Amino acid sequence: MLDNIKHIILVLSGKGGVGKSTVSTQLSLALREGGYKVGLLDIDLCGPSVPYLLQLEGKDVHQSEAGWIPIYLDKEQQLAVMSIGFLLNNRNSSVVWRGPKKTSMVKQFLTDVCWGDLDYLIIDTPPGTSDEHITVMENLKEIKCDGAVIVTTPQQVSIEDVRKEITFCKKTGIAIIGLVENMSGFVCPHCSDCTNIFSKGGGESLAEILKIPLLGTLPIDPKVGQLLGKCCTKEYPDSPLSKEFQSIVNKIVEI
Ligand SMILES: Nc1ncnc2c1ncn2[C@@H]1O[C@H](COP(=O)(O)OP(=O)(O)OP(=O)(O)O)[C@@H](O)[C@H]1O
Repeated sequence: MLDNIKHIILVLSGKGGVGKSTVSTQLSLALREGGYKVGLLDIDLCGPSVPYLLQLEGKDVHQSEAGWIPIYLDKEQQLAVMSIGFLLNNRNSSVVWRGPKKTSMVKQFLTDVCWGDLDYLIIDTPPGTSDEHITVMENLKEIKCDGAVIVTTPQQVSIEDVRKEITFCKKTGIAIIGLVENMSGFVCPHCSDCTNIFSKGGGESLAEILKIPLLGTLPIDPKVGQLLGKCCTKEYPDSPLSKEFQSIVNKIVEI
């Protein structure tokens, strides 16, 4: 039930732990702050962290005759969330969802959720490009998808990692919206100065080499781990992270 969704955006990464779910949730929250009606679909089978990041752990997903009813973050129902984590928690076992069962579950997530009218659906995907993920992503090309945002970090700003993602997108017919380099410097909690702990400019040169847009570079900010359901651009509008994040959101909205 993706018929009444204006824009569908995938969030991808070559590896886990680079901030893909953080970018997915913050993008969803920032779009909601911008007045859009948003859905966030978490199909990260390896570690669905969206329920935790939005403080929705333990919520029960209900099934109606029309399909699954997403969990709403707010009473205005501006942000709808569906995560494989809701089901894994309910069943208290990830083992039953291995292999083909997981794949068919993801297929159902793509077709059987009652999203209603949405301006944006953000899909937080599993990290990497393993066979299972390719199967999952191939199903996505059937839907009208705007493209993928690829999240990376300076440590792994290795051309090969992101190149694999790009090849993967091309293979599955998914356009690339651009690259987000996350954790690309440290913002001091006391003076808000940003120190480049790792190499600087990696994301920029990578985007140039691979001929994809660089959407922005997000610094490490200790406040990120405490956001849990709160939107960084609303909570800390003046922080370097929020300013950069807002600029990324603006670029995504413009496409
Ligand atoms: N810019 C940032 N500054 C500080 N901490 C961050 C930043 N981005 C992400 N983190 C933290 O890094 C950790 C990993 O982030 P996240 O869960 O979003 O990564 P992921 O790529 O989705 O990982 P996985 O694929 O394993 O779920 C989290 O604890 C998150 O709070």
